[in-house]
Amino acid sequence: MPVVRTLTRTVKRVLQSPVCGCQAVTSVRFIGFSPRQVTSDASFHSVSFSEADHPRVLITGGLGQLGVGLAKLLRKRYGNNNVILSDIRKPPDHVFHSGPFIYSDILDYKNLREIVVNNRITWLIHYSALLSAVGEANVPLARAVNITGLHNILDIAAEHGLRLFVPSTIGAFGPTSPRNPTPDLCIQRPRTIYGVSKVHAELMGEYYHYRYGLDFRCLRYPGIISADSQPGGGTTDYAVQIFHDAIKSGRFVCNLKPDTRLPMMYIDDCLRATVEVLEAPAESLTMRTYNINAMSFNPEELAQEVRKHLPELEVAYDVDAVRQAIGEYMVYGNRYNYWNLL
Ligand SMILES: NC(=O)C1=CN([C@@H]2O[C@H](COP(=O)(O)OP(=O)(O)OC[C@H]3O[C@@H](n4cnc5c(N)ncnc54)[C@H](O)[C@@H]3O)[C@@H](O)[C@H]2O)C=CC1
Ligand SMILES: CC(=O)[C@H](N)C(=O)O
Repeated sequence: MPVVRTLTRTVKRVLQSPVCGCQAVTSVRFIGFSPRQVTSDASFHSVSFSEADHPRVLITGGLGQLGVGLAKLLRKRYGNNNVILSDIRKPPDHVFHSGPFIYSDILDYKNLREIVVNNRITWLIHYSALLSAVGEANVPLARAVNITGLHNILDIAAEHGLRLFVPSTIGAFGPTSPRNPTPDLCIQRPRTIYGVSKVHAELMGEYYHYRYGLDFRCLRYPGIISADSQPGGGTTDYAVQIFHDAIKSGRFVCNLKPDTRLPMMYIDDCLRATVEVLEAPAESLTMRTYNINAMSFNPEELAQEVRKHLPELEVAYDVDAVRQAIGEYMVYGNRYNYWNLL
């Protein structure tokens, strides 16, 4: 199934969402989705689960940008009570009332084990992390959450025979990684604690797979664009913030240079890819970690696209040196041996 690739379509999809609330900009009937493009609500190919054989899913770090959307999608497929969101933060009302939520700190091994045992968890989706910019601002905490926390997750998953999904990132590449295209298997020498911790996760997951038979699955996500959930402190956050600022104030200050081209993906496509990889038969996986890709653009191009809908948008640049340095290497090229969804 195709991923919605173009910047134009992504901008329309974000601006159409109730949260961005820019309904007047483009009427739905002019969007022109092809029938092959599906939203996260659609029921796509692959396995269908009966009441008896559905997975019991736990999502860690579920209150971030991606977890709530993934829970919604999985609950439609496996039933509301079979998908438990967890985090260390207090959930907003609409999340708390939409399905099971539980407190879980991934640094607390015994608490994690209790949750997995008491809830008969079979699939674990590990979203807790400190992202690239906040990770660089607090390296000890990023090391604890992204590395020590991951060790807890791996041990619990191996001990209880869970299927484990851990996302990696374009931040797992570095200055010596080949570009255009960047293969799934290549040199990875990132220079951020976030990138290093994600390479560590990829390698540890693969090691546990071969050593203990752990069903470890991983996709390297690009920067994710969403309308109704806020990003948690990454380098690609600007591509979400621009929509909110454009609508609220008509003015956006970008913390990356106008020509910083980064790989991005619309959230529905990311979540669909995640479910497809989660549900894929084990024998169809030839590797444990795959790149996924949709489109690449820079701040200037995104601003131009948003201006087609909100012509008054003013964009200024106040470059953040740390984010800019991180962004320089979050790059991979198009269409090369990544998870075959397109
Ligand atoms: N959003 C994106 O653009 C991308 C995300 N990813 C990965 O996807 C996953 C989810 O990303 P987002 O939802 O954007 O992250 P986020 O930063 O929005 O959310 C992370 C969540 O982890 C939680 N957390 C922090 N410390 C914790 C602890 N000790 N125990 C339990 N939870 C804890 C936070 O409270 C937060 O809700 C992350 O692993 C991230 O690295 C990868 C590439 C791109
Ligand atoms: C691409 C990512 O992993 C994340 N959005 C970040 O910018 O840190």
